[in-house]
Formats: sequence, C-alpha cells, structure tokens
Amino acid sequence: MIVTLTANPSLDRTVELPGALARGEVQRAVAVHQESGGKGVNVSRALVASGLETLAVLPGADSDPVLSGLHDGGVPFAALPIGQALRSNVTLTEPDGVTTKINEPGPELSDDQQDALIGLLLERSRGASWVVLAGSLPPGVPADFYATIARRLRSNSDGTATPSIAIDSSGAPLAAALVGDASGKPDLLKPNAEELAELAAAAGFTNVSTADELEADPAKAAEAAAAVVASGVGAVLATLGSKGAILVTADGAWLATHPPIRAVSTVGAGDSALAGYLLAATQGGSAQDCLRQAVAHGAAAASLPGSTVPAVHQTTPDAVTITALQKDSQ
Ligand SMILES: Nc1ncnc2c1ncn2[C@@H]1O[C@H](COP(=O)(O)OP(=O)(O)OP(=O)(O)O)[C@@H](O)[C@H]1O
Ligand SMILES: O=P(O)(O)OC[C@@]1(O)O[C@H](CO)[C@@H](O)[C@@H]1O
Repeated sequence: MIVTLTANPSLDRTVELPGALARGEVQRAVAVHQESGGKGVNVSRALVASGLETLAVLPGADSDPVLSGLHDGGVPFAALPIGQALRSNVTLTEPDGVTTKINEPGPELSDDQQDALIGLLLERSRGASWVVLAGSLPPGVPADFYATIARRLRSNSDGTATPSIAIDSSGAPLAAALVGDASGKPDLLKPNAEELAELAAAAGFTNVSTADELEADPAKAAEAAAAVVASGVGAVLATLGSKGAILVTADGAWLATHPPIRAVSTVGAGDSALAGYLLAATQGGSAQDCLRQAVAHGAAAASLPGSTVPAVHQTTPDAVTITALQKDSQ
C-alpha cells in the first residue's frame, strides 16, 4: 500500500486555448478538463490507474468537488473536514504545448487541523510500504511540516515496519527536507530542474547552476543531486522535462531518456513519474528499473491532456534508454 498526503489539494481546471495566449484579450476556449489534483492526489490517481493499492490522505469536506472527483474516479481517500472549500488551480494550454499555470494559495489550516491531519496520516499509513508527502503547504503550515511527519512516522512504536518516505515539494518545504537529523530526511526526493538547483544550493553545492543548465547537462545535474544525497537523503529522482530524468543514489547515477513525444499537457507529468518509480519499486525493481518506469510514466503523462495520468499499459518503458553517469565532480 502506498499512502499519499496532499496538504493543499486542488480542483485542477485545464483550459485549452485555440492559439497562443493573448494577454489582455478575450479568448474562447476549445475545451475544458476538470480533475481532482494536487501532487499526492495525482500520484494516487496514477497508482489506481495501474491497479496498485493506495490511499490519498487530504483535507476537505465530503461535498467538496475534489473529493467527489476522487470518489467518482475510484481513488480511495481519507479526508479531514476543515470547514473551508479547497482551492482551484487553473492551467492554460496552447496548441504548441506551452502551459501556463495559476495556483491559488489554498485554505489556511489551523494548528489543531494540522495535528489532526498528521494523526489521520499516521493512523492510515500503518503497514504502508511508502508514504508520499507532496505539494505545497497551505497558509498557516510551517515549512518543516514534512520533516515533522517523517520523524513521527519513524518514531512510531506500534510494531509495524516504518514506510519509506518520498517528498515532492518546492520552495521552503523542499529546502526544509535537508535540515536537521536523519530521522526527518526522506528516502526519496523528486525535484524538477528548478527545485534541484535550489536544493543543491541548500546542500552547499558550490558549483551551483541554473535550472536551464541542469536540464541541458545531465552530468551537472547528477553532481548537484549527489550533493543532496551526501546531505543525508536516500535517493534523488530529478525530472528534467523533455530531457528525461536522472536518479542518484549512494551506489550510482543514471540518466533515462525517452524518444520525443508530442507534449499536450505536462501538468502532473512529475507526479506520474514519481508514481512510475514507486510502481517499479513496489514490484522489487532495481534502481534502473524504477528510473526507466518513472520516465516512461512521465512521457506518457505529458502526451495526455490536462492532468490526466497514464496507466502502466499506456507507457513505453522499452523505449527508454538508460545511461550510467559519473555523479561526483572530478
Ligand atoms: N515535453 C516533454 N517531452 C517528453 N517528456 C516530458 C516532457 N515534459 C515532461 N516529460 C516527462 O515527464 C517527467 C516529469 O516532467 P517535469 O520535469 O516537467 O516534472 P515537474 O516539473 O515535476 O512536473 P509537474 O510539477 O507538473 O508534475 C520528465 O522526467 C519526462 O519523463
Ligand atoms: O501548488 P502546488 O501544491 O505546488 O502544486 C499543485 C499542482 O500544480 O501540482 C499538480 C501537478 O504536479 C497539480 O495537480 C496541482 O494543481
């Protein structure tokens, strides 16, 4: 069982434009898609699509459209009512694949609600193989929320094995994943290129590069990710958009690439990549198998509209090329 936590879920509305986005103009949409979203929710949706056992833990009332969508989509969830509506995030897609996203801050969670959400997660993740802590934190929630949860999961004394912990976030909550002792640090981090640049700087990597440089140079990205692993994180799966992804562990570093696809909407591609990784990991796959399935899932997600997530049969892992990389700078 893979449990996901989305502290700041969203109703994702994707608006397809007939041409390029024209600021200040009235434009007519060609189509609109609406899906329950938020990073952990997307991971759970992708796992359900491939028949894996998962539970999405999130705040929200039963009547909230995000929860109704999960219910209708057959995605198991456990929700904490918070007396406020969840947010809506809007995505504008242009025919050439350019995607513009506007994310709301989301409803504030009080201290009591934060404690209750952690309690719900701890209770429902007993016996889980993985817990995924994903997405931004809503207003009121401290940046070290995920580290606090990781510590609580690991200090659980109920006799069940501690799950592996994956974190996919950005900004301050992501940087906080590197602070403190080992018990608060994740087994797996899933940054994109921009987040990897921030993380590497936070990990003290002096040869810091921009996101564009890391996307263009996987060897440099592997060096940056190796600095993050050296700071106490189990593994870094860094997704590099159309350039594929790298995986860096204490044992090695690899690049995975997929032949070009026609990108329709990249929203949720990173979440699908993480789901692909976890799918292979729970089937006992090697590091390279996990990376291969991550990139196969990411490429399939990018070729689907809105934040649609692929099932494993829609992915093409055999088309993915894996190359070993040197992870340490010379
Ligand atoms: N234009 C593209 N062409 C081919 N594959 C893509 C493209 N964009 C994304 N992907 C695939 O999806 C994976 C994740 O993409 P990306 O690095 O953009 O994630 P992300 O920024 O975390 O996405 P999100 O936050 O929207 O889920 C990549 O590793 C790659 O496999
Ligand atoms: O605002 P956050 O929490 O950083 O990201 C939220 C979000 O952009 O992430 C998913 C795509 O990865 C979408 O479903 C959702 O709208």
